[in-house]
Amino acid sequence: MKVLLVDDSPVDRVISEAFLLELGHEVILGENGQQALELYREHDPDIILMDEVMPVMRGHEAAKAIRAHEDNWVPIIFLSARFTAEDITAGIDAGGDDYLAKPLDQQVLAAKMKAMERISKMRQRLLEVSEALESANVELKRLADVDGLTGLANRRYMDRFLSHEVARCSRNQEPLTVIMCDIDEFKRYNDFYGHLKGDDCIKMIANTLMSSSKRATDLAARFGGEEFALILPNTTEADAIGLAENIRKKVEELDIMHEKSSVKDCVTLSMGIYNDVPTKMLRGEDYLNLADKALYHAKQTGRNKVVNYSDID
Ligand SMILES: Nc1nc2c(ncn2[C@@H]2O[C@H](COP(=O)(O)OP(=O)(O)OP(=O)(O)O)[C@@H](O)[C@H]2O)c(=O)[nH]1
Repeated sequence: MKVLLVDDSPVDRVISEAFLLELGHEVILGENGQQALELYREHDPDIILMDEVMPVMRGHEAAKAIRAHEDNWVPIIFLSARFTAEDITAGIDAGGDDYLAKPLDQQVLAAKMKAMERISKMRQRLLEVSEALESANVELKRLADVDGLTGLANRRYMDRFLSHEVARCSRNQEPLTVIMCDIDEFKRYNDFYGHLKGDDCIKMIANTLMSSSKRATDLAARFGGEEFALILPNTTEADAIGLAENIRKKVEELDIMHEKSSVKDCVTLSMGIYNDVPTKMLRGEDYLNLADKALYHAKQTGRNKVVNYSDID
């Protein structure tokens, strides 16, 4: 272990250092509490052996300062020629972990070092486990919001995002757009090419949606099955129509063969748009319903098209 040994007595320092070196430890030497603080920060030792009565700064004070400013726990053992029950209590209260009587007995020192090393290793293990748990929790939280097949936001996350954006755009009096998208005649695609090819197709469309909505504030989500939703805060109707039209073309250009489609010989997308500045009467659910109405209209009037709700007669 890397040991910080702090003692104002040169003789005691030499004796303790010799013992520690013989036990195979690396030793950093300090002469008072102030140096203990500086050397602790500089060398990050595994354990501190510190005399209590020292000039400049006493051992208890140094221990208190170390405990107050450092998150990282390191065992502190006080060295003292004479200690009472009160001394021990004060030392432990100051942040120390144990006492060793001076002159040091090498065998006792070796035993205490072993015990502290054991505790230190257990603590390290605990820290590693809690770090692993923390990152597993972050990953779980992320997975809870993501659709497994496409990597887009899932419905659960989208609902939360939408209600948050409705409130925000309402406060700022900004327009909010919802675009509902649905793959055309996808049942026929699945039936003809099989479910696995169907999944691949869904993934390709998802990638197109993700790469087309470029603003950091936009959200592309899998609404369910072969249906997707785009939530575009602070976006005008004209911009939303432009973006939807761009996505529709890009999907055509993917040129995913769909022999059974009545629309075209490749996979196509129908889209419905609803755009408005939210009011107290207009909730996230209303945006979804109205965009879905526009999507239904696109389906009814030939598919592979973008329909804006306000253009429906
Ligand atoms: N491969 C695959 N298929 C899915 C998934 N989710 C939904 N589907 C299929 O998508 C198809 C949707 O069919 P419909 O709702 O009838 O719509 P459609 O055939 O696309 O017809 P229109 O929407 O009217 O153009 C069904 O066959 C579902 O089984 C999925 O995760 N993977």
